[in-house]
Amino acid sequence: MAVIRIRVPITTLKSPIFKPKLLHLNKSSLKISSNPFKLSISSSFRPQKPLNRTSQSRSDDNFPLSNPSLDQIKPYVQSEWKPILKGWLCSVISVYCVSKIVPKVGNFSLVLNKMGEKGLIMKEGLILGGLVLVRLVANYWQQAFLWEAALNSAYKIRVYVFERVLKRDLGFFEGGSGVSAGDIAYRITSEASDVADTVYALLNTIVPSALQLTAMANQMLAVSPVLSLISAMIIPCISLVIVYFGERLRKVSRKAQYSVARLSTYLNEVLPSVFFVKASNAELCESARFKRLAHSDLSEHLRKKRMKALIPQIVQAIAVGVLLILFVASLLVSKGSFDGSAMVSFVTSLCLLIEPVQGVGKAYNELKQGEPAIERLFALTAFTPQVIEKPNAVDIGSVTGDVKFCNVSFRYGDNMPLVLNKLNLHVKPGETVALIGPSGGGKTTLTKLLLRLYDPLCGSVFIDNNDIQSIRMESLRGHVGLVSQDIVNLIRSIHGINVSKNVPIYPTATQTPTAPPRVTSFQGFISLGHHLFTDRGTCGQTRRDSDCGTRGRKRRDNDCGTPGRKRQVRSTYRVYDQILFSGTVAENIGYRDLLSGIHMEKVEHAARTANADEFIRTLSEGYETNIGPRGSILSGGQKQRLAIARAIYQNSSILIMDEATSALDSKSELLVRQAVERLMENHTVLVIAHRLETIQMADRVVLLENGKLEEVSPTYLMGNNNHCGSLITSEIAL
Ligand SMILES: Nc1ncnc2c1ncn2[C@@H]1O[C@H](COP(=O)(O)OP(=O)(O)OP(=O)(O)O)[C@@H](O)[C@H]1O
Repeated sequence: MAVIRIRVPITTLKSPIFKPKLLHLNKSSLKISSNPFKLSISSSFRPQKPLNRTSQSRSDDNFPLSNPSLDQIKPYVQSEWKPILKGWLCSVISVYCVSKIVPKVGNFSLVLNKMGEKGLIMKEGLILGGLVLVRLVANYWQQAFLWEAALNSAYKIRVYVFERVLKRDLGFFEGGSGVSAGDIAYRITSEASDVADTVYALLNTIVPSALQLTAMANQMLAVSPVLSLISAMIIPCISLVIVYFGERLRKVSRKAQYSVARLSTYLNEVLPSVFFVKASNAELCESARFKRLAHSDLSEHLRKKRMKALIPQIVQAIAVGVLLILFVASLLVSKGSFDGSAMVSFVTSLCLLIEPVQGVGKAYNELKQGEPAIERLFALTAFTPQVIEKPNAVDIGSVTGDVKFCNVSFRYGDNMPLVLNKLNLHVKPGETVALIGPSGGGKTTLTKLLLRLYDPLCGSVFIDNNDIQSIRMESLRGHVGLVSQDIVNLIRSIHGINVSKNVPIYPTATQTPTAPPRVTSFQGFISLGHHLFTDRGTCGQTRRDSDCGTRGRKRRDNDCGTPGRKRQVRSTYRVYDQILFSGTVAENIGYRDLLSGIHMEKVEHAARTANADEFIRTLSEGYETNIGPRGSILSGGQKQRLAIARAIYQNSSILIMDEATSALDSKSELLVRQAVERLMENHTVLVIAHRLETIQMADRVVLLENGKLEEVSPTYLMGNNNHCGSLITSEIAL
């Protein structure tokens, strides 16, 4: 059977600026693969008017008229038509002035010879001075407007790309794409700046350079080699100016670099935490924070570019001034024997001709540098989501916290082994269930399915008897709170690499041959290395029964219905290392309400309940203290209490806790333990447990191994010949 694969990038379709009216496929975009049974059509949606006949046929012949990179940025550049138009108008004025200045400068010496006609000299001098001034001002505004257009385009592209990146599935951030968080950050910061340079260079070349080049070509007919020596005399003067303004430019540039660094730091922080951002429905909020930083970067860069535009104008003004002085001086010295007119005309024309020629060369270089940046940036926005919200998905109001996993199977890729295999689990409202199992056993995966960060291969997850696939994602994640361990640990644990000094409870999971886990370091932070991840295709929607094995088989484990036992030991402590962001204490606790407005009373109440209020009040600015990247100014125990306060503030009916592995001193442990106990009250809790005390705290304990769940008893845990035995040993050893 013939396979027809139609791949349609939605980059431009989703553009915030243009809504496509017509979709175009042209012959060149239709590629027939060497496999006769596979027809692959890769097409770009064209957001603008359809091409006219001529350009379309040229494009069909692979005529390099349309550049795919430029097509992608075109809508954003076109949306800046106002500053572009203003910039080009200024360039017309500038070139008009220059075409008048050059002959006037040449003729001025003749006028000066008529010493008796002071009025004429004055008039010609004023006209010339006026033209020069208008030219300088027009030139400055031309560049300022064009930079404004270029930087605004880059800003819009950045915001669009970032919003699209936040919408990508979790799998993309977990190494499935081969794109690390650092790479994403670099593309959105540095490479978007390259795009701005490219846009500016092109805008500045299309009209201004072309106009000036044409005008100056006419003025260069009379060239005198002798006068070249005189032009060399202005170099020291210009050098002094360049040194002075260069220093100022350096300061402005440094500020601009800092703003890029801030942006990059933010991205490096938020992208690895996207698990938590998604779980907290915080995409909009993060988008707003990003916009603020990106806008500050826009302002700093605009200042820098304006300064860069100003320097050449001042240099030119000095050059003209020095030449005039030289001209007058040589006239006085030679008493009329020197042809000053030729000198001035030559140098002026030369200076003004060099400029556009340089511009064309620079524009070409910028374009060549910018093309890969544009491609890489927009590559981030082209994807087909695997986890799709149904159009008829509903919001659920309050929930009791009844959670069921029914016959759930899951694997990360088509060629990968099942992580969960026909798994059943019923957590009753208010119950605490501890999940234990070997590293890589699938505990974290189970919680990802509950948050719908992935869809199961088959089977279903229910909350209060509602299939979570029929619930709007924002509503679902509003009811499921995540108290996760630190993201660096989380990423490592996903790959079965234990980083903790005290929790080698289970042997590291045997790695699958198709997915060799690897952790690489890139520019100072941990990212996932090349992790072979194959697309699950339509698995989330069209379930493959063959993968689910014996569908009618008797259910194991709890059969989605085993009643929970009464709560056990409460007098134990847990440690939870948390994901915190740069920002104030209040912003971190009220994270879920950052956009709609934080309720300070609720924040303080949550902090008091989590035993955090006391230490917060000792901070320099109390709840308004900035806690630094990842809460760097706080101790481990303070971070944990802050994160527990955040979970209390969120007040979700269902809590997922991923126990962290760091140890605390006994006083901190006591405070954290109390906070966790309060947090667990009246919540359905699914806790990924690494320690015996956590297990003792739970109503029930389930062992997840080889994709299967099995309920275990404390007696089983105390046994010597199983994994849990090593847990006890490990705890006692501590
Ligand atoms: N994004 C991913 N892509 C591919 N494989 C993955 C991904 N995330 C996890 N895995 C694999 O799935 C399996 C289960 O991982 P999971 O993180 O759920 O285990 P875990 O029980 O939580 O481990 P730990 O106790 O170490 O945190 C592991 O073999 C892991 O390598």
